Amino acid sequence: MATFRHICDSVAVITLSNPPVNALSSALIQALQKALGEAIRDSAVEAIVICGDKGKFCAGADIREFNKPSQKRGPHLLLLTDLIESNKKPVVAAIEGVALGGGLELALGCHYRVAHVQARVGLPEVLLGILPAASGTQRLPRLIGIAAALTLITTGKYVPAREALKLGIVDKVVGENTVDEAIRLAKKVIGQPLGSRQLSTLPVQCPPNVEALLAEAMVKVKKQFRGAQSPQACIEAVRAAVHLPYTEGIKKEQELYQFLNATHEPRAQQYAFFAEREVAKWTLPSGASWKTVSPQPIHTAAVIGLGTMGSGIVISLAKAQIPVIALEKDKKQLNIGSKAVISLLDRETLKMKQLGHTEATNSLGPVRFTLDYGELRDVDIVIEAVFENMILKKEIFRHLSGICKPEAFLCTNTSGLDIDEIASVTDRPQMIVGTHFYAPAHIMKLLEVVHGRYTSSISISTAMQLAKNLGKIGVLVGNCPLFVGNRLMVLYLQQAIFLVEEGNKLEEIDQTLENFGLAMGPFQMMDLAGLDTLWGCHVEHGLARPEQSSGISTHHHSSKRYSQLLGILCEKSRFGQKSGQGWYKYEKPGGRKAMSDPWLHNFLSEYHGVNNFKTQKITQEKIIEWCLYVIINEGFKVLEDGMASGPEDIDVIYNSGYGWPKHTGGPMYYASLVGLPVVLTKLEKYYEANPDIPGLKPSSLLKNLAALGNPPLKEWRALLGSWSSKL
Ligand SMILES: CC/C=C\C=C\CC(=O)SCCNC(=O)CCNC(=O)[C@H](O)C(C)(C)COP(=O)(O)OP(=O)(O)OC[C@H]1O[C@@H](n2cnc3c(N)ncnc32)[C@H](O)[C@@H]1OP(=O)(O)O
Repeated sequence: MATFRHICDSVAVITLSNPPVNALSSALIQALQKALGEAIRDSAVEAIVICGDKGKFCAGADIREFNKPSQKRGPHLLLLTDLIESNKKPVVAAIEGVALGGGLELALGCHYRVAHVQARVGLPEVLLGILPAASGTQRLPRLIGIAAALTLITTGKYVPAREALKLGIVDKVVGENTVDEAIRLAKKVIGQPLGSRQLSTLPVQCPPNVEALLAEAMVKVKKQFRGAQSPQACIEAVRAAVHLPYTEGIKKEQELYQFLNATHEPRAQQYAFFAEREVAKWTLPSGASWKTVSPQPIHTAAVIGLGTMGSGIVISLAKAQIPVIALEKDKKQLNIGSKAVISLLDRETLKMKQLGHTEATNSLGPVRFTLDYGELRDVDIVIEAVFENMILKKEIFRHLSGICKPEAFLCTNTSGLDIDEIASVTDRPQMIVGTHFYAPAHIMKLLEVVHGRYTSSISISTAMQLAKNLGKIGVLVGNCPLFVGNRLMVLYLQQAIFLVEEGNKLEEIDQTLENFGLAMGPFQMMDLAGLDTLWGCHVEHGLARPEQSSGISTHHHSSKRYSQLLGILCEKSRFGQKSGQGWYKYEKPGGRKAMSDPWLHNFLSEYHGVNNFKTQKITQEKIIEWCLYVIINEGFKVLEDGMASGPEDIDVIYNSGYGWPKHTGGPMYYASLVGLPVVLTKLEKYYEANPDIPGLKPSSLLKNLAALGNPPLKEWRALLGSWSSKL
């Protein structure tokens, strides 16, 4: 791992080399510093090009080194960017692949930037709980203005080369030979004045409404990243660029970085970053793993059912350039479904065009619509996405067994039905996989890949690879009722409903959990998902009884507490957003803006009286414990049952599928932040007072770990050898 220097006429080429992504480890920075020094001192060298090995410029700081004490991290990149910028020889960055974080900051220190057309640049530090602290918050606004810099720095967005050119981040975009083009440019500018290319010396171009712009950005990030501090610190750093000279701005950038680094957020976000990559490295108890089992190629696919889920899955496949056959059961449904798919395809095409893809129409895979199962004969994979009904799904899979080629994988998009029961009616149970997509399926990143009892390792490998090809994060889970995500979620929603039964305001519960950082409170989430869907799910999984009793709720069954409220609201045609009324009211059916509903409040106070519920008003702190600790507790039970292979899987599921705030790492990481003994004590207390709520009964795994103190999450697995995956 080193940089090397190579003289090409009068130009020195310095190559960053630290596979796989040329991350700036301390060793690499040191080597870069040395090579730069040599090039600057060498009188034969008149210009310098910096590029990255193997078609990747640089993915930024080496995140694995973030926990190293700072004195052991070697020279700071900031000093290097100043050295590059202030030296008299022109320096050109040749950007292939990515220039992210410290990688882009390094390029901003250079006098010119040439990018390959497929390269992406960005400052994603905010997504790691920090800010660009090697001058990114000071140089970028000087280059592209306050508004664009604010967007990039506070979202962490990766910008494709053509957009980067329009913004002025790069000077030239080329289709090939990026390094050669950079060398040509370097030669051309030898001897030219560099003043206007030294970003730190330039004034920041401020629009007259700059304060309003900063205030608007603050409102936006407070909403988008609720409870997280790094986006706000990013804005403060950009504010410093507006008001202070460069060197003072840098001081402020450093101060804000130190402040963030002292919080738990960077560690939590960095854990979440690696957890996302860890879940791709699946292993089965048989020893088969991502390393040993190759996926089968998927050249063609079919999707059955073109409702909301099916349409989204078709788009996902088309975006991955996989030709799809989309099948519906009758003409009417096919007509509705194909219109929905075509309109989504048009929207995706437009988005791609806006991102600078000129061949956008060719970059989506073709979609063919049909009513004829016979057309599915030769596809490599079928994803069934009809509604949650076991009888219907079995009928479809029986049919597919007789039609599809023997090598075809058959997947069911279900949010919790038994995969083994579906597999049992087919001629190829080893090729049946659960693929639980999240709505909207063409946007949401998460895919739960469900391993049934008979599913082969090749089927798992293929489904996990498909997730990757679709740009999703596949997480392998076991075939338990509701799988992992929803198994935890139903208990959480039930806890929230119990609070309402006890006289607490649903708006306050939602607000408290949103302030904690969840993308949406539980009642808004229920309205979005559909109360009828949730009610069906509660009944099916024994969390409620199917029958109603005209508003009077019998709220115990087999000594377990349950709530009939969802069913009662459904009886009153309050299904959530789709009907315009649920826990909230909406401006119209399908409306999005949740408004408090006086009718519901009257109804709830009557319901409370008639049912004689105890009144228990609780504080915000207790709302968080009461609702979130059941998620954590059930997470431990999932691990005990071997339905997920590690806490990282649960955290990734929650971060990417349920709007859990990443700056707390995920529910299991959050438990370790709070302290396992604290979580356990609270659960014990709540369970003692509510022995009719099994979700509060502490898991044995939690008890075992808490008995060891608060061991770091990465040690849980080793500490509890007996806990073994049954995936
Ligand atoms: C030096 C101090 C001064 C300044 C400080 C600046 C702050 C920063 O720069 S923070 C880092 C900012 N950069 C990022 O956030 C980039 C994160 N990486 C990515 O977005 C992606 O990994 C990718 C570079 C776009 C590549 O994506 P893909 O091709 O899908 O591969 P992955 O599976 O994601 O990654 C492959 C492999 O590389 C590891 N990795 C990626 N980035 C880093 C990094 N910055 N540091 C260390 N390691 C990195 C990743 O974990 C994977 O490792 P495996 O072991 O193979 O799982």
